[in-house]
Amino acid sequence: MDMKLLILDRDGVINHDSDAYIKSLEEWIPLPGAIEAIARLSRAGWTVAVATNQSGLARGYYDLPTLEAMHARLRQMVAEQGGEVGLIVHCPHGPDDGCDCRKPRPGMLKAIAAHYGLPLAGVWFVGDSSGDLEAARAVDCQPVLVKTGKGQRTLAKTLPAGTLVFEDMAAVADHLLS
Ligand SMILES: O=P(O)(O)OC[C@@H](O)[C@H]1O[C@@H](OP(=O)(O)O)[C@@H](O)[C@@H](O)[C@@H]1O
Ligand SMILES: [Mg+2]
Ligand SMILES: [Zn+2]
Repeated sequence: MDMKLLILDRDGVINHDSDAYIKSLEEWIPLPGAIEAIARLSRAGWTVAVATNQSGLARGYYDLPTLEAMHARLRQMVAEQGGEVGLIVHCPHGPDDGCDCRKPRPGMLKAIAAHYGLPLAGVWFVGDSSGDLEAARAVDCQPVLVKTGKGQRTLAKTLPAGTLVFEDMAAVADHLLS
């Protein structure tokens, strides 16, 4: 049976986002229901991976140890609910660095699929920004928009064809587990 892979954006999907970036562990605050949703999916056999832009590193707003502390906290909170988080991939670059990993480029999605040896076609990628949805489209993933974080702003724009829209991560989990 094919492994069930779900890929999530981080800021605005798992935790609150800020236009001032999430610059410290104290600023990294899970969104209501998000940790529970990830744990529920994981316990049901889903592999939950994360693909996140972190240009704040290139901008000097925070350093790698701080970023890793946020991801350790995420793993700890999901583990406390009996679940686990899979591979977390981040793009450390700035918008002008021309990398392949910064969304809307799909490099992180490709890296996650390669890590698990799985095809990307149809894999759900849940995000709150247009770049997330465009990255999904670029590699034939299923673009999924949640209304948390920047999701409401994104909803006001034209969405890629076939984008699915949910209130939040809890609603995504409810759908996938129904
Ligand atoms: O949503 P993910 O990919 O997990 O992370 C988004 C963050 O890296 C930051 O991305 C920035 O965009 P620029 O990188 O400055 O274009 C801004 O949108 C910030 O508000 C946001 O916190
Ligand atoms: Mg986001
Ligand atoms: Zn990059």
